[in-house]
Parts: sequence; C-alpha cells; structure tokens
Amino acid sequence: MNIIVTGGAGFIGSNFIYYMLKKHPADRIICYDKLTYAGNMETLEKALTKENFKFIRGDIADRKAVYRMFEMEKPDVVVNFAAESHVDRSIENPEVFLQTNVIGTSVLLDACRKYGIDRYHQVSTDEVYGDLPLDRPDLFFTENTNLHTSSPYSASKAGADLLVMAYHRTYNIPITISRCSNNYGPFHFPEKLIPLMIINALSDKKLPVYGDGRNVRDWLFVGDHCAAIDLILRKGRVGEIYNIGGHNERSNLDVVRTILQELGKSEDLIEFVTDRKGHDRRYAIDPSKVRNELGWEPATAFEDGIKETVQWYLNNRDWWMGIISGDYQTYYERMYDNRSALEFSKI
Ligand SMILES: Cc1cn([C@H]2C[C@H](O)[C@@H](COP(=O)(O)OP(=O)(O)O[C@H]3O[C@H](CO)[C@@H](O)[C@H](O)[C@H]3O)O2)c(=O)[nH]c1=O
Repeated sequence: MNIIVTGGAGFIGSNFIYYMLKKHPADRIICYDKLTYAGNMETLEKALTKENFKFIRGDIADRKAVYRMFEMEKPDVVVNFAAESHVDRSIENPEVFLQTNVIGTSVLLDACRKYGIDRYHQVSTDEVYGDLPLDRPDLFFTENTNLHTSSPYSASKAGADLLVMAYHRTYNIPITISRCSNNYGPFHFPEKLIPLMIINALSDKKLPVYGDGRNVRDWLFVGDHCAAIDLILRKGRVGEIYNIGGHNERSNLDVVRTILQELGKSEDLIEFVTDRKGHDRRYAIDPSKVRNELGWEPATAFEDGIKETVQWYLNNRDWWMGIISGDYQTYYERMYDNRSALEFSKI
C-alpha cells in the first residue's frame, strides 16, 4: 500500500510512521508535513534512512501542492494527522486552526474525490464531545455522544469530522474517523502538559498547573493509539467513527505529582496559575466499540508509560533543547508570564 501520512513530523504522526515502518515493512509511507513550529525533521531522522519512506514538505490547505502529491504518489490510503492541535494557542488565535483543520481537511477530501482512494482516515479527538462533570464518574463519551465543543480548536476538529462524514455520504468517499483521548510518549511537543512538566522540573522551573488542577484527562500511550489506527485501517468499517481510550483517567495534579516523583523533585515546584478559558473539566472515553469490533486493547499501563516517557526526555535532551531554545521560548514567556499565580492553600 502507498500510505500518505499528513502531519507526520508532529507527535502522533511521527509515532505512527515509526509504528507502520516496523509493523508493515512492505508498505510505502509518504509523510506530507508543513513543518510548522510543532513539526521537526530531527523527529524523522531514523525514518529518512528507510527506502520505503519519503518526506514531502507541504501544507494540506495548499490545493495545488496536494493535487500534485496525489498525482505523483498515487496513494491507496491517506491518514490525516495534520492539525493545529494546541488548545491554548487556539484561544489566542483561532484563524490558523480553521485554515488548517477545516480547509486543509476539505482539500484532502477533494483530492480523494478527484483521484480516488481506498481509505481516507481522519484522526480526530475526544474534545469534539465537550466535557463531562467531575461528579458523574459513571458517564463516558461514546460514538453517539453529541458534539459539544468548548474551544476554537475542538470546534475546528468537529467541523472537520462533519465534513468527512458529509463527503462519505455525498461522494461515497470510503472514510473512517478515530476520536482519541490525550496521548503521551516520545516526541510530544513541550507545550503540552506532560512534556512541559518534565522539562520544567528538570531545570527546577515552576510547573504551572491551571486552575485547581482537578481537571481530568484520560491518558493513553501514543503507541497504543497508533496500533488502534492501524487496526481501523485494516479491519474498521467504512463510514464509522471509533473512540479510542484506555480508561486511564487522572487529574492534572496527579499526573504532575507522578512526574515529580519519577524525577525525585519537590512538589514545591508546583504553581497554580490562572485557569484556561472555557477549560473542559473531564474527558473519559468508552472504548467498547474499538475493543469489541476490532479486538484492540491498550498494551501500556500508565505507570510504565510515564516511566518510559520521562526516560525518553532524559535521553533525548538534544531534541527538546533545540525546540525550547528557538521561537518556542517567546511563546512560553507570553503564555506563562501573563498567568498569575493563584493561592490554593487547601489543595
Ligand atoms: C499546558 C498546560 C496544560 N494544563 C492542563 C490543561 C488540561 O486540563 C491538561 C492537558 O493539557 P494539554 O496538554 O494542553 O492537552 P489538552 O488541552 O487536554 O488537549 C490534548 O488532548 C486532546 C485529546 O483529548 C487533543 O485533541 C489535543 O490536541 C491535545 O493538545 O493540562 C496545565 O494545567 N498547565 C499547562 O501548562
């Protein structure tokens, strides 16, 4: 199979490329990535040594470039990871989220319509369902939960999902969609909770926890997400949505404390800061469909995955040092200098 992986220089996309190169060496992988601030060629260094891997720099919203790529590469499958993904950035500047996540998706779908495709897979998010209350641990997102978005990011991803479903119904494009919970693991960009906390703790900087730190996320090791997408591509039913999550709900504060413990650092580094606007309280996925239909199970327990992740950041300082010494530093200062410390004496 010729598989185009868009956004393959980012966190989940690059992990997926490595997963596929190992698991299906007979397939050809073409990574199409714009190399925004969150994409990184160092991440793909090992993939670039493989004969069945090719990198093309380009924007999914650039129609001419996308059509040219389809003409050259003749893909059988497209897996769309390309997205602006950071909620805080979408609150600052929604426009680029609409451009990449909505317009970019529509261009890819148009290319599939024009040139034909065996499968278009949209990598989506549990954030399209909005949030669940903390006092109802019995509630979970299923594939039938209504879309109810909170941030410009999640609204743009929900818009893209609706387009994908519409292209399936109107033009009969063979699509699948996956909606996954929070991922963690190697190559996670250090603006996100887990890598940010690891990196700050390593340099004894404050760890900024938004609000009261009780918001809950359902954490999944990135390799388990990749395995689920691979299964959906091979065995999933066309036109279907699959939720992916490992029933691993943790409050942000718990996650941060676990990281501090792993690194042998003091909890005094934690600083509660101004909350994220529209901050979703709890995400929790019901993964029954992907389990029952496709036999998927997460293979990595959080306790092991977080150890492995912390170790990865300790072993790969050059990778993240390169990132935090560039433009990222300006973002970090803007983001965190504007948040004031909160007093939570009883937390
Ligand atoms: C960066 C940062 C985050 N947080 C909080 C906000 C959230 O409750 C939690 C996780 O934040 P983030 O790492 O930004 O991830 P979150 O907003 O949940 O979204 C992630 O997970 C989603 C899937 O649920 C993906 O669709 C998004 O692309 C991905 O960014 O930690 C802090 O308390 N302090 C921080 O400095």
